[in-house]
Amino acid sequence: MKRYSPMVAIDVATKDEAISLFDQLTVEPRPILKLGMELYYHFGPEIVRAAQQRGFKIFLDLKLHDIPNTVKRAMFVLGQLGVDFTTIHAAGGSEMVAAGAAGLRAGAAAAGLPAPRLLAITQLTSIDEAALHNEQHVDLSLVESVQNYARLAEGAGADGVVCSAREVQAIRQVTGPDFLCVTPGIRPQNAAKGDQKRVVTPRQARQLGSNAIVVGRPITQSGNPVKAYEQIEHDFLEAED
Ligand SMILES: O=c1ccn([C@@H]2O[C@H](COP(=O)(O)O)[C@@H](O)[C@H]2O)c(=O)[nH]1
Repeated sequence: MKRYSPMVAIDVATKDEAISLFDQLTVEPRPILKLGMELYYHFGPEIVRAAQQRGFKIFLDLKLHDIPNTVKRAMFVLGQLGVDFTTIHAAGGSEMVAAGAAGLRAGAAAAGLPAPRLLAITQLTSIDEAALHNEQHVDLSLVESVQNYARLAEGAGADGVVCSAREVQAIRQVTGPDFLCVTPGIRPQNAAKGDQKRVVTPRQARQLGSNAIVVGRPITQSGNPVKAYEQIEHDFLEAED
């Protein structure tokens, strides 16, 4: 099974903070850097290039969710950035995910680049059963809802999903062997959960079969981001069970 280096979510407000983290995280194996809405809305492709120039693979996590035509056109633009992963909301429906996948691949082809992997958000890891039932009024259990979105996403041409590691085994029952499960909601033992609800440790994520973990605050807000990253990387990729 394909397993990637941890993906570090660089959720910071300023370019200086971002560049400082990029420069600190030039370790081996290299993390994949996850750049999200906060940095991209401020700095656009410039911040992507700054990370790429330092040799990082990029997960551009913008979670597109709109009508199919709008998503297709936006994904065409993202496909030209040379990023390695990007995201779309499965809740937008199969037609939207298929349009996004087509736009992304066409954009990459137009730029002569390999197509980024398209990951569909299932249920955000900040959602628990209570929110699913009481706010979204979904009658399925959380794991059934995630399975449903994974099936939809694969059928519409996504390369994988974003989910909690708690749902990976259920997703594997309904998707093909190469379908990726990328899992945020990662917290080392005793770390603060913050707004995350469906959390696991890096070691549990490996045991549950995640292809990649996404970790933000436990690394970026630690006193020593490199040490925090290396411990998490060891626990996810190397530690004995
Ligand atoms: O369901 C989801 C989808 C995306 N995320 C993103 O992952 C990181 C997690 O950061 P932490 O600081 O480790 O909580 C963040 O950028 C989210 O936007 C997610 O958490 N859950």
